[in-house]
Amino acid sequence: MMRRLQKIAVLGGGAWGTALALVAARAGRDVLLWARDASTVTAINETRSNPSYLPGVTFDAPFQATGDLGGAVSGCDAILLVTPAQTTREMAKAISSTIEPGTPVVLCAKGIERSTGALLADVLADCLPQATPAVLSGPSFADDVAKKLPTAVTVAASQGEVADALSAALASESFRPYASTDVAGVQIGGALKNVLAIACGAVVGRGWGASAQAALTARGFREMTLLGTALGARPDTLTGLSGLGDLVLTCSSAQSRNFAFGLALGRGTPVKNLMSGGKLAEGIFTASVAVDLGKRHAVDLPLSTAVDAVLREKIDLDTALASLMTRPLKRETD
Ligand SMILES: NC(=O)C1=CN([C@@H]2O[C@H](COP(=O)(O)OP(=O)(O)OC[C@H]3O[C@@H](n4cnc5c(N)ncnc54)[C@H](OP(=O)(O)O)[C@@H]3O)[C@@H](O)[C@H]2O)C=CC1
Ligand SMILES: O=C(CO)COP(=O)(O)O
Repeated sequence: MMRRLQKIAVLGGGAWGTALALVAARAGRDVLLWARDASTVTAINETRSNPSYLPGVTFDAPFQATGDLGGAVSGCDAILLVTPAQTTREMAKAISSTIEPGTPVVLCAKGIERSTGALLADVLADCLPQATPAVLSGPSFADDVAKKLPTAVTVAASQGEVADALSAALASESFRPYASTDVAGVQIGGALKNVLAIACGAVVGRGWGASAQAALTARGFREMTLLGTALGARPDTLTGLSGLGDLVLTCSSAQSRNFAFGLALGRGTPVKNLMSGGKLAEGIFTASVAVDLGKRHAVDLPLSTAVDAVLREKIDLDTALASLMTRPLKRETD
């Protein structure tokens, strides 16, 4: 049995980092959040809020913030890494000299490293081998979690007792983690649903109807299952919270930044306008790497390929739809 994880460092002062710091504080943990932005640190410490990322939310449980990364990590029992997926390698390197061997590092971003095609746990294994990698993913909007609305997620680590200890450290009456040992599966579900959420948003924005949205969600789940199992995911993980659960959430709600990105695209905003600034939509970065992984593993991913081609401005949405609808007919499960 692992000892209780009491001292939690949360790295990342955005919407999800702040919401997860609140989750851990509500569960009775001692929480220190690191943010690179000094005004975020000040706001959290002085106003118990993060108006830039969680406007209108006042914290109902206590935690502190700091701009000192080494100080946040030093002596902690577990780290929640909650910066964007593409920053995982630089963050892992930045804490490599401070982290105690064996400390669980929980990957909370949803993505795949674009430059290598590596899952984020493999990035950690590469540049932070002394850490114990874990993943937290599932249907959970930061705003809902921060407002204490009921949420369930999956927490995975290859050693079951680590997943159990992390779940126990974060659980409260409004936040229910389910433990898993399928680290790959939990990561893949969370990463791929963002690409499919962009597609669903575009379908809704273009006015193609609820039937198309449902078809896309179901066929998107098929893509997630085919690529996921090729990458080592267990099928029952993909039908769980971090796969189907998160896919359903983000493919149906404009509260999702990925869905909202697609919605704006479907309504006619040019890709280049959407790409310049705006809110983080991880699916933008995952689309191309998903397509590459599909090719590498001989898995056909028509929807992700269409999203990638639209984002690269190689085709427009109408052409993407036409090519998807006129593909050679096939058996549903082929
Ligand atoms: N928001 C949500 O509902 C959920 C988000 N997630 C995932 O969590 C991850 C983070 O998302 P979220 O918190 O919402 O994003 P936000 O855009 O709200 O915040 C991003 C945070 O990361 C910081 N940041 C960006 N780049 C770096 C860097 N190079 N080094 C250090 N810090 C950096 C930003 O700092 P600064 O303010 O200085 O720019 C900011 O504090 C994503 O992968 C997302 O998919 C998962 C579940 C739910
Ligand atoms: O992952 C999320 C909910 O589970 C958040 O989705 P977005 O990043 O699309 O807002």
